[in-house]
Amino acid sequence: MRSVQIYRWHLPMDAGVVLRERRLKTRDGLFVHLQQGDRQGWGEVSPLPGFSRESLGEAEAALRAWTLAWRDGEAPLLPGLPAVDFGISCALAELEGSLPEAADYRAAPLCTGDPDELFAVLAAMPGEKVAKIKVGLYEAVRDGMVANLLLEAIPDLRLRLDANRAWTPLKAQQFAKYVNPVYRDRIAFLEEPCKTRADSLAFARETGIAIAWDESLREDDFEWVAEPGVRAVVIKPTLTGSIAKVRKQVEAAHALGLTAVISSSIESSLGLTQLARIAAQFTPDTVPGLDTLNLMQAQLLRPWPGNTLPCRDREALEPLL
Ligand SMILES: O=C(O)CCC(=O)C1=CC=C[C@@H](O)[C@@H]1C(=O)O
Ligand SMILES: [Mg+2]
Repeated sequence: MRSVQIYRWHLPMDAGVVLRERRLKTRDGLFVHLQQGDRQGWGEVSPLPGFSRESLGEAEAALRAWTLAWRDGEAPLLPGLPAVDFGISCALAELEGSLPEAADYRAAPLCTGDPDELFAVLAAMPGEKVAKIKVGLYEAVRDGMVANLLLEAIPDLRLRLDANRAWTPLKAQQFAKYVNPVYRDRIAFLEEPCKTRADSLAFARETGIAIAWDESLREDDFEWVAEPGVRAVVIKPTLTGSIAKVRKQVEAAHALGLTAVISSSIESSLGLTQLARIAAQFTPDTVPGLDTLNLMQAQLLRPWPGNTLPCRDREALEPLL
């Protein structure tokens, strides 16, 4: 006997979360719940506006069709929309017991503004110190000075930087100019410095600062080849697809000697804790990029260990079936 439900939810965001120049006031998404006998599984389907190819409406229609077919005993194919495939594959993996409970709850602290705050967080951080800073939002020179200052002040710090393709080659050079060459190797990677891949590769070559692909990974013409200066890929499962597809990408990255970082697409705590489990399973040696929960004002269904935001339960969700 199979039973199913789809829930809709809306979470208020912290004031001031801006994505691709759009203010994100609420994070809206869906959960799917699958039950078979005494086994059950949950999955999150929350396309990220401005990043996902599919809208929430398209995701909901595809999720409904798949879920009802599954309830009726079929083995429907995944719909092929990344956020939907991701959520369904998580629910199925929980149901089948193939998503281990063990999770990697380390998260590289994400700093979008004041470096003083990051300073305090890093001072209190045990073990490997790795943090991620958004760059490209202000002057490139300022970004370079902040990176340099942090690397100088905290000798065991490794930085991940993310420019989201904000820089022209000139701006990228202005950034690099302010980072002391002896610290450059402690920039674990700089995600997508320039608008084109060719410019980003040239930047890595010219500055010795390693880069990582994030957006590029999801472009149709992306190829898995080793390129000088590329050190990592950032894999966002909600934008990628099923757990099986995520696993293939991790394997492709590792085969090229690249670091694979499982990263958030600003999922709720349910999706984020599942990403922490996926990271523990596929990338146990790499701190995942999952420090986005505090951009929200509440958690849903499953709390992230140690997080103090209130956790809303099933009653806060709107059943759609
Ligand atoms: O990768 C991380 O450490 C956190 C996730 C993160 O930085 C992002 C998630 C989703 C959208 C973006 O604003 C941003 C990114 O650009 O990678
Ligand atoms: Mg990025």
